[in-house]
Amino acid sequence: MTAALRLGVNIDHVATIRNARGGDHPDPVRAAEIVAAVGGDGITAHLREDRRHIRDADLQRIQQATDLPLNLEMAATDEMLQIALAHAPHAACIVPEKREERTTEGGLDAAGLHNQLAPIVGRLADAGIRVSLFIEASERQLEAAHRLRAPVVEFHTGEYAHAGLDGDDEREARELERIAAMSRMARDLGIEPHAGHGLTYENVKPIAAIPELAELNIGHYLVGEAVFVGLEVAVRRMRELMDEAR
Ligand SMILES: CC(=O)[C@@H](O)[C@H](O)COP(=O)(O)O
Ligand SMILES: NCC(=O)COP(=O)(O)O
Repeated sequence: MTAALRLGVNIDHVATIRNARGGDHPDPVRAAEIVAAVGGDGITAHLREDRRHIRDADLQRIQQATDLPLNLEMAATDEMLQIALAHAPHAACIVPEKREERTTEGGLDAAGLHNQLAPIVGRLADAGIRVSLFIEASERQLEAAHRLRAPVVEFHTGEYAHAGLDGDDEREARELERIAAMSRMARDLGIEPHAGHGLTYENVKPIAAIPELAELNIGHYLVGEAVFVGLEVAVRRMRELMDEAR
């Protein structure tokens, strides 16, 4: 089975640059509009508890500015649950969050946190929000996502990306196989698999070639490339590479 592969563009780091000077520029809403204009399939935004990039007010502005589905990345806290319920994004992706981390370092421990996650997943689902769990590609975590009745999982591709940056071909191949195997297992369980984190022009194709994957979420690299070539060109190039891999 080869599912169509959507590209969700994470615009967090447009807000990181904006926040560096405390003003309004560059506006992540303008980035969302450009993504919509060049045929991106969705917008991803991670409202961190410390609001280091995306802020509460950005969410409504993004939703008003484009018709693209918004995938809100959020920690499993009551504060974030209330925000998600108030904004009713298309999807909510529950991610692990550590205040001091530079970025999301690993997957959500869906297995260990079952009791904390179950009511949050239930409330989001009852509100018609598509729940996704940002997990490591492991059987244990996937089974836990299934028990939680999550319709979607997003596999954290950070280890795969790091292995490539380290030039460790064996580890990279192992990571890729793990993501491919868990994507097959997700489909068998009736869960839609997505993937993201640390994806670049260099490493996206083998991931995009996994036929079961339905969506990739890519942010930091695209915003970095946009500095040189513009966001429009960067998104189009990523889309081309993904299409070539299918
Ligand atoms: C959950 C994830 O992998 C990304 O959305 C990432 O969290 C972007 O935000 P940071 O770069 O602040 O981690
Ligand atoms: N969930 C992953 C994501 O949205 C983007 O991650 P990155 O490309 O910014 O590393």
